[in-house]
Amino acid sequence: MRLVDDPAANLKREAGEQAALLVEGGMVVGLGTGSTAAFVIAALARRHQEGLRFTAIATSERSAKQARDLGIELSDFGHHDAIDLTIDGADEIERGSLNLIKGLGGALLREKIVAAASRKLVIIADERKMVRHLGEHTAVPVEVTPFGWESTARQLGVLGARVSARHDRVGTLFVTDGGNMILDCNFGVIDDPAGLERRIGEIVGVIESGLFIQRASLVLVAGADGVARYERA
Ligand SMILES: O=C[C@H](O)[C@H](O)[C@H](O)COP(=O)(O)O
Repeated sequence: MRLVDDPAANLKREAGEQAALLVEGGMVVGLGTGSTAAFVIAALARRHQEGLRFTAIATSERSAKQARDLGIELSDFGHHDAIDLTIDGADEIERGSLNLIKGLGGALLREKIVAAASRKLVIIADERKMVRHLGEHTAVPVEVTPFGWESTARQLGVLGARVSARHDRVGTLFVTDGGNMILDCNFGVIDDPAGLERRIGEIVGVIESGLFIQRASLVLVAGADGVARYERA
């Protein structure tokens, strides 16, 4: 997305730049995906140019390319057991619990693998992403294997979702970095996100859902009055 098209770009930049200050020399850093995470990568590249040395693991080919082009050294799980700090965006953040919906950019599987391996997950967003209950505005993206996806979609429907297969801009089925598909599952307001994550995960053909339950350690939300911090108890 071009910056001029994004009315929240300045807020995203502010949150991203604050989060980038949390990175310390020698850390293994998880790089998120999306328009907000892109500001973190840009800010980290500037810190790298100023002499900060760290290693990064990216959550998508897109973020890996941005980081590589800006001179950030990339690594992988073959070389590191754990990640010290991951900074990523989100599509919805539930007030209080800090549970998340992620994956509108299609990177949810790698993002969840990286989040699960991270000692600390910092989520950055503009204030429009904060909701009282997950599902208020956003469908839950679910990554599924292409084989038999119609059957997997029907099972997701049985859980109560209106399911639509994601397409890209030219109208062909969206393909993730892992070669899978995304089914966007609209459940409306979600009363029990942890239970729903579990039930979705039990369906054969599902690889991962974009529900991130009890994973965020810290959320930085940029609004008109500055950047607010929310820490998970
Ligand atoms: O798959 C994409 C990711 O989960 C993004 O972090 C999420 O969609 C937020 O993206 P953006 O910062 O562009 O709103």
